[in-house]
Amino acid sequence: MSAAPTDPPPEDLTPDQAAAELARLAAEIAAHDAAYHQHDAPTVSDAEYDRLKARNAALEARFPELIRADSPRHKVGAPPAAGFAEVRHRVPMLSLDNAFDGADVAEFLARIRRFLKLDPDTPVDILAEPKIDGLSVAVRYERGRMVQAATRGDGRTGEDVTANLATLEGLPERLCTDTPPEVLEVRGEVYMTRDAFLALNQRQQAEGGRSFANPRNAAAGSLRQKDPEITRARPLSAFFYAWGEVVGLAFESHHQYLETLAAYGLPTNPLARRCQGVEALLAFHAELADQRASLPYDIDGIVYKVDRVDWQKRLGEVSRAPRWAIAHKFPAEQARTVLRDITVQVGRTGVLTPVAELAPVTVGGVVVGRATLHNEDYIADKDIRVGDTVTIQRAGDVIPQVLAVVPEARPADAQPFRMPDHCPRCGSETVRESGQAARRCTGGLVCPAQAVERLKHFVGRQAFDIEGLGAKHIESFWSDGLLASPADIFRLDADRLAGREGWKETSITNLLNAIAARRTISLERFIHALGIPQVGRATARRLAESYGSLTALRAALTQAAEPDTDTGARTRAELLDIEDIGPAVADELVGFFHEPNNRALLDDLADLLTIEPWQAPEAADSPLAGLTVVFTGSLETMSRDEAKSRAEALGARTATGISKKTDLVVAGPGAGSKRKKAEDLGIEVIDEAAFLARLGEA
Ligand SMILES: NC(=O)c1ccc[n+]([C@@H]2O[C@H](COP(=O)([O-])OP(=O)(O)OC[C@H]3O[C@@H](n4cnc5c(N)ncnc54)[C@H](O)[C@@H]3O)[C@@H](O)[C@H]2O)c1
Ligand SMILES: [Zn+2]
Repeated sequence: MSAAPTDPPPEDLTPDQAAAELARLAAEIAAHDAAYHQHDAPTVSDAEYDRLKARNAALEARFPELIRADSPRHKVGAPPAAGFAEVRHRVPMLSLDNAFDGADVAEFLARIRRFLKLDPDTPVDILAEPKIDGLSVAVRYERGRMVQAATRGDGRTGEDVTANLATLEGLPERLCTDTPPEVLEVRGEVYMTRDAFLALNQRQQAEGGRSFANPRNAAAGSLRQKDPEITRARPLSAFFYAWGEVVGLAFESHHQYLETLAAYGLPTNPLARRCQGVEALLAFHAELADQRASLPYDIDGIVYKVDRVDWQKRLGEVSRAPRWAIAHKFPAEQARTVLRDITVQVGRTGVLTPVAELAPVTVGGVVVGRATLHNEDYIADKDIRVGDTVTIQRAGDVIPQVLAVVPEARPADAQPFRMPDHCPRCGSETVRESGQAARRCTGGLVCPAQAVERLKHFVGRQAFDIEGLGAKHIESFWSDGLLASPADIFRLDADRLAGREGWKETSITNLLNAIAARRTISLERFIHALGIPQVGRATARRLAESYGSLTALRAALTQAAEPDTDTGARTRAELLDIEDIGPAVADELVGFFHEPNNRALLDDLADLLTIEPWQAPEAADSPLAGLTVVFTGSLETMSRDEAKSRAEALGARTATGISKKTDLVVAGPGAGSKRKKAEDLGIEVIDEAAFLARLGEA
């Protein structure tokens, strides 16, 4: 694996620099592991992830004394996610070392011969199997009956997915044999075929659900469901190729084991082949690389395994991978084509992503017409221009990306690309915060790309808190044109809602009443409801407290938009004086209130609503004034949000964690470690009834 062009060679680093980079890599790789293995939602491509791992390995090779206890080299996967019962693997489930070229494969074979001290005439059978891009599972059969299934987890402890896997088609509940072994834990890979993946994504999109980046994530996300019924509805498949605990079954070679599994009725991969010598392995690798695009499922390489089981045992394992096997990955597939245009997509959070519109080209058997360009810095760094001939890469699974420009092929009139300063979806201004690569549309509340997310936030519990207007209703109202902006919520009437599926007269009346009840709203909630990035409940409260009314807030932020004037500079300084408001938050606020689309909406809302000016809590004579209060455990008579806001209304501050600054803890049933910590620190702990009594005193 090549290092990124910007990585200095390890030899050039001082030990301090190397230690700092190793620490950063450990944290970054652990975060990617969690995203990938626990949440089935990677945030970087596998190629990028592999590059980080390779960089880590290169640094560790140069500075072995700096290898960290939490080094990624020791780790397999990620621990089980919350919500699953845990299964302890009696035989650990390992990962595999990687080979990237013929030299790596030759070295793998040579190492085996050296380790086993084989003389040159002794043949070494290697079983080569496609490396299925899915997730590993262990399925335990006792006396021929399936009793348990688990994911790999961190290799020692996995997640119990017995009920989920029981629904997998083609997985026998009983092994097809009259003489089943006492215990047989078969291991293999659960995957989703490409067709099933495409169909699932289409269905998910139609239903407004989450779509998956690739079949691997779809398989993992589908298997690791808390509700087995959901798994049942997802078409999963499996191939088995390994074993864990085995009692009462003997086999001498890997291929013999696979034959036994097939005879038992377990799915095994028909493409596995026994080979000898590096040439045969590389030929098989090349053959499958050609077939790869036409296989019904994704593979990301070939796994080579020593066939003889006694040799496997002698070879054993090193930290996280066996010595007797290696994964020979396929290179990412690349092609050249012409960049016809750069379009800009707006995501649900308002982030603008430039997209390369390409002259369609086949990459590894798949026609690619678009590729991501990530963000404007990426385009500028590589100086990518419309009309250029570019190299693109498809790493099997992720969205193709533009890697580089072919400079000799640039047309004379090619112009550098500029990100639009207005949103292509709604025309609002776009801004880029200092220190961030992403540019965002500031028209949050009026931008169709963001509308649904923002509307959901707007009616949410911490904002307008409109009961009966849930996420599903928002989506369906929005797609039917009933709601385009938050102001439309207050224009809904019985006529427009009548006749909608699932809406009886009473539910319409209830919804309209709930909306009417919110026509008067506190300034603090109103600001929070606007969903301005980085402006949460606490910041909204501080703004309300500092400016008092919406009119005053708008006036200040309009002035702060002109920092070159005296008044502008002063108002900006005042804004920055408010606790928790730094330059980035100030930019967000100014950008939001500056955007004409947002201003029109605010005018609209001000007409429809009564926005109550800030009322200072009558702090002095309240028993909670000035105290920092933490709620823990469950409350019976009110929600935690309500308890917090009532405490705050009486001049208290609320916090989530216990510290020396905490004055009072309200603990309900189920309060665990926080209660203990509070008691240890000698902080007053009261129950809900006592809390209510204090509210009553106010
Ligand atoms: N994009 C990300 O953020 C991210 C994060 C973590 C991991 N990853 C990717 O996941 C992989 C690393 O994870 P890993 O530890 O599972 O290693 P791995 O996928 O490289 O190899 C080990 C796994 O291969 C699987 N496998 C498939 N077919 C097999 C066969 N025939 N025989 C044996 N094993 C077979 C098994 O599940 C085994 O656990 C890399 O490809 C990495 O790029 C990506
Ligand atoms: Zn927009």
